[in-house]
Amino acid sequence: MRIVGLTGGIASGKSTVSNLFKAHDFPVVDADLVARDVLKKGNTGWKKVVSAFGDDILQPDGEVDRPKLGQIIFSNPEKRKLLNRVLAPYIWFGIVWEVLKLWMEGFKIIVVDVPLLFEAKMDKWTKPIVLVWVDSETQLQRLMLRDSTSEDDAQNKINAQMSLDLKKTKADLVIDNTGSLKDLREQFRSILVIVTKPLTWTEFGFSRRGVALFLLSIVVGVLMYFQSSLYTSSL
Ligand SMILES: CC(C)(COP(=O)(O)OP(=O)(O)OC[C@H]1O[C@@H](n2cnc3c(N)ncnc32)[C@H](O)[C@@H]1O)[C@@H](O)C(=O)NCCC(=O)NCCS
Ligand SMILES: Nc1ncnc2c1ncn2[C@@H]1O[C@H](COP(=O)(O)OP(=O)(O)OP(=O)(O)O)[C@@H](O)[C@H]1O
Repeated sequence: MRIVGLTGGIASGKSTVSNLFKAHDFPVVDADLVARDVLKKGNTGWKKVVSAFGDDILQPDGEVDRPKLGQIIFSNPEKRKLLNRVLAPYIWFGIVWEVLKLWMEGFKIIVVDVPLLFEAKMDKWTKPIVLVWVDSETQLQRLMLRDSTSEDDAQNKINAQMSLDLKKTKADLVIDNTGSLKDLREQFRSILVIVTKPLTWTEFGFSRRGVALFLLSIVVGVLMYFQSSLYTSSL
């Protein structure tokens, strides 16, 4: 099995690239969706966050007021670390669970879209790592436009993440999304060629078929062993 890591910075274009993967029938695990689920009213992540941040972060219906929690964590590094510490194990487990389900369905190539792939040290589980890079001015403008936020709020969110230039040095493949969507689609085509290369032996070994073959060969080996010992004892 090949787990392709898709990462980038806030509003760098990960969802846009993830939609291109989906359009080519790749299964995509979206860490933001997993994190949303973890934070739903009544779930363990929700309980932990409420006990760490208090009832003030809740809406009248009991759900987390996401923009309010966002305001708190993006302007205060200590609170952000606290939220990350509280939620990280549940998000990690949620991603692994989603990958496992897709593995059981027999998918050989799975894309995981994780904005904080490097920050959360999940990069060691994915290969290759595709980074959606964008220059800082374009990133700021796109974030302000998409979320209708002030420059200060947008910059706080950008500053809360590892810089895209540093991420660039750690990634295997880089998509420069500073240009048009047409440019992006062209780069995506070259990425697709690399991502869909035949599986290495190790990747095959971890695929559902690889594991099934391994188990089958053990069963056959054991049967042959017993058959040959029965044969020699009957002589
Ligand atoms: C703070 C929350 C409630 C704000 O919710 P909101 O709906 O406004 O934003 P959304 O979830 O769509 O996130 C948008 C983007 O913010 C960035 N982001 C989210 N959390 C963090 C964080 N802890 N540190 C840095 N950047 C973050 C990511 O790039 C993400 O794609 C939410 O982002 C959250 O629960 N964050 C903690 C969980 C987390 O770490 N998520 C990232 C998954 S790896
Ligand atoms: N090449 C492009 N040209 C113009 N606009 C773009 C381009 N790529 C993405 N966008 C726009 O920029 C915004 C951010 O893109 P997108 O939502 O894909 O980023 P993201 O990395 O998934 O963000 P987040 O981290 O918040 O989930 C969106 O409004 C999207 O439509």
